[in-house]
Amino acid sequence: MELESFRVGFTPTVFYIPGFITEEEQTQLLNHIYGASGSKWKTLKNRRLQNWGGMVHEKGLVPQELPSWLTKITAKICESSGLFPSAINHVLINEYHPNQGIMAHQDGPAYFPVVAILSLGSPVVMDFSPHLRLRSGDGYISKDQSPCAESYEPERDSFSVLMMPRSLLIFKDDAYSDFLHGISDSPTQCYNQVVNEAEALAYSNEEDSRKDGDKILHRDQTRVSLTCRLVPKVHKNLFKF
Ligand SMILES: O=C(O)CCC(=O)C(=O)O
Ligand SMILES: [Fe+2]
Repeated sequence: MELESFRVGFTPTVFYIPGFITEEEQTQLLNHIYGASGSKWKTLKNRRLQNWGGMVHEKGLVPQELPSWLTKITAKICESSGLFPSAINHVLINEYHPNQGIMAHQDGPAYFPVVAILSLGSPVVMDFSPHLRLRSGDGYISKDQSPCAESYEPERDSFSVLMMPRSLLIFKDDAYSDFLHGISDSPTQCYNQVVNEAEALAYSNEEDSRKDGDKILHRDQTRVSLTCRLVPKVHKNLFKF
């Protein structure tokens, strides 16, 4: 797979791969996810999640072996992207109902700065906005406070990506460290401005639903995502932290 051909947007570090898995693989993954023990789910205020691969601490991972139904997919992601220096060892599975989302955030420092998100179920829009510390014009001058370092304008530099079921979104480097990412908790989302409209819609039977000229996405199903990452530091023994 030539990753370069899947680059989207203006930040050079976002890749969108439509149809990364088949319908059948999607069904199998959902069966495994919903077949997992009920105690595997952790319920948060605005979504549910399953944590696979062990506990992530600031200083590293206390590992737990990934099940083979997950390593099958993480190995495919590693191989086809060529972006991970060693095997993906952590997968977070998030479940969102149509009125649920995830607050704008940055992924923690324990992870290698490449994220691969596999989407299942309902389509959704993910929004990226420059990190506050890098914004110009509101007191946050620039990266490391250095006068010549890069700064971002939220209006100009924010962007969104439409994530269709079975797609893989990869972001790294600048998009990982200089931007926050999040999903609104609205059951309808506007996708006028997404950076990958052509790529996403080519693979979907999403009807073109418009309101006042806006292209509207109706999240009418549950969405499940697999956030696949590498925690480089692995602690075999919790007490050796
Ligand atoms: O569900 C998603 O697509 C995003 C999840 C995410 O950002 C995270 O788990 O850190
Ligand atoms: Fe995240």
